[in-house]
Amino acid sequence: MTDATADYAAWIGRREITDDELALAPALAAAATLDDTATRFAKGSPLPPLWHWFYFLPRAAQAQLDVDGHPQRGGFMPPIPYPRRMFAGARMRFHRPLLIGQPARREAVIRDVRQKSGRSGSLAFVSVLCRFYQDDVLCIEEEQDIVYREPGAVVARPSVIEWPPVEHGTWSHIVTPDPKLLFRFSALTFNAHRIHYDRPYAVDEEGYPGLVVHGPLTAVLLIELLRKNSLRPVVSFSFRGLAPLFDLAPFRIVCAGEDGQMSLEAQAPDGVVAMSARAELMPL
Ligand SMILES: C/C(=C\C(=O)SCCNC(=O)CCNC(=O)[C@H](O)C(C)(C)COP(=O)(O)OP(=O)(O)OC[C@H]1O[C@@H](n2cnc3c(N)ncnc32)[C@H](O)[C@@H]1OP(=O)(O)O)C(=O)O
Repeated sequence: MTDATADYAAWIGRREITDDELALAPALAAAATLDDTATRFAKGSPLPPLWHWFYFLPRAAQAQLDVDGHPQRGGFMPPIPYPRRMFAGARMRFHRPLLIGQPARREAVIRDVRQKSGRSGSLAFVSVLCRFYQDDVLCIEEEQDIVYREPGAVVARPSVIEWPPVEHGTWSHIVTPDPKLLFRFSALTFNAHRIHYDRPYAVDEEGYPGLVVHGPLTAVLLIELLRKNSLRPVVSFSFRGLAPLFDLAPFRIVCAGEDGQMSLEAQAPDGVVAMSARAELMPL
């Protein structure tokens, strides 16, 4: 296995600062996309957890986009040669909610670039630490894992099973990841990655059986399930994408736990756990 990360030590510590005004419009668009018709968002309202992903959007010019739709590597992200980019997971702590209608800052730094060998082939993980500030106060700390993969085997279309009934006390919801939802999420996050909206590209170039559900969308849906069922603020949240989800069939999200320690999952149509997550709620 050649080490695709060997030459990227110089990228570790590379920083990117993005300022944003946290306008009301993206929060209203996110609420519409997530079918939240109950919350009345206004200037000064706290942003729900993970909704900071709808701000601080990428600003690469069109001419700087690569064939996959992401900004060309070699700027902030290292020029890893593996072509298949995926969002692998993240860990975060929420110290204080960001408020709509007020300026805020995102400071991102490349923490690590690491080569691994997985069942799917060679993998290069880039971890990016993001800190979010408002009024110079640290509000959110987040570490994201972005993975780059070699071209591998074509991914088979998942079979569809009947999920077992959820246990008493478990919150659950069936999600239909149709192209309308995927398109709106790509638009909310200004993410031009073609695997999420360009079916011929996703299938013929990247070997997926359909459009790929954004990892951040699945994570947002998981934490929204929690927000709809509990008034307790989330203190920390972590998730790992274990298998891709596609727009080919509904998937199920579930959340259960006690004493404020919650376990969450996205279950693929074939029953495989596609995303596993944990959340810690503020003590009562
Ligand atoms: C936005 C956006 C892009 C997207 O949203 S893409 C769609 C969302 N993401 C996914 O669907 C990813 C789903 N996960 C996978 O497909 C596989 O887990 C993955 C990442 C291809 C790895 O599978 P493998 O079977 O090849 O890996 P192994 O299980 O054998 O593990 C090998 C080592 O890698 C570590 N590892 C595996 N998965 C993760 C993960 N999610 N996060 C962090 N680390 C991971 C694993 O621990 C092994 O490490 P060792 O140290 O034990 O060797 C956009 O582009 O912006």
